[in-house]
Amino acid sequence: MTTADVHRSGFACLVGRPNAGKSTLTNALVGEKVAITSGRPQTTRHTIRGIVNRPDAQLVLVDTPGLHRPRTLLGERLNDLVRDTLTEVDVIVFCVPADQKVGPGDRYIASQLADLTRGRRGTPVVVAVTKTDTVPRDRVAEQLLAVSALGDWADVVPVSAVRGQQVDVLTDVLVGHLPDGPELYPGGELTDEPESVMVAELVREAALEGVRDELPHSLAVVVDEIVPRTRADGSPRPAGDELLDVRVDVYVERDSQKAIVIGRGGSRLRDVGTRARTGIEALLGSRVYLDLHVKVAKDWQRDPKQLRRLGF
Ligand SMILES: Nc1nc2c(ncn2[C@@H]2O[C@H](COP(=O)(O)OP(=O)(O)OP(=O)(O)O)[C@@H](O)[C@H]2O)c(=O)[nH]1
Repeated sequence: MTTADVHRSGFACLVGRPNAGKSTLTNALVGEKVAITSGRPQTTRHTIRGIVNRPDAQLVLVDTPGLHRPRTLLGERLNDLVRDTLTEVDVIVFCVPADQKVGPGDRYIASQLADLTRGRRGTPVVVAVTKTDTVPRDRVAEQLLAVSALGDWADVVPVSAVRGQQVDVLTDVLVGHLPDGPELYPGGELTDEPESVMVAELVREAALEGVRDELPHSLAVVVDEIVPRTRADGSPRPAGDELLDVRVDVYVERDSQKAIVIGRGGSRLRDVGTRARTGIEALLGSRVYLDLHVKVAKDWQRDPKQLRRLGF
């Protein structure tokens, strides 16, 4: 990795009405398909859509559950969702397409953002005028004026995600709003790994923390299941109160290693669970009940049958 004098890091979320170009812009900012492997997530409730890695900055793009979904966008929950988002991200990107007149949907979101940022230390809102390749330049200019009149924005940036025009400028502007800080996701790798693999990796990382020397390669993690918790009668829990049951088996080779992982009176395992859960909640975008079981599979590293069972 290249070193830079100052390193910044933080979170951004993209908002805007349906079809505004949020997903396409997310992909253009990140530059490839998204998902994380592991790391030390610093946020809860938000699913990570992508990570922009530069020598001088790491920008984590998060999703607010519901906010990107057309059906709930104008719903009652918007206020709460936006409020939560504002308290947890460093910068908000409000996407307004260049090829459609500013409409009631945009005005509604603008007023919500204004209400919620007013009088606070103020999460900055950057407006991205999207899809600039679809209209003539004078139309872009008009749209820039129209959106500027909608609110008190930190910046307004025209961008074409499809052509890759101005994407770097937007990245620079967003990075400019991040606080100084180290990489939130060390390595910042992106992968298409299924969620269960990433959950296993988060548990493995947490379980190894501080005891790597004692348990270097003797630890395997298998996700048994990830299921939504239901009410006693089997019906889904109410919106906003969802909970995922995540059951995970941690395999070690010897009883002595099991004792290390569990710790005195189970204290260490509780810490491992707490640490891993924070990351899993960020990854899955939901509250999680994490059920960890430590099991001994003798000499699993040397036994092909065991290895297969453990997913190697
Ligand atoms: N020409 C052009 N089309 C774009 C651009 N960005 C997005 N689009 C198109 O606009 C449409 C909507 O883009 P999305 O990125 O799915 O929009 P979204 O805001 O994520 O949509 P929702 O998921 O419905 O909220 C798609 O057909 C995209 O291909 C752009 O920069 N130029």
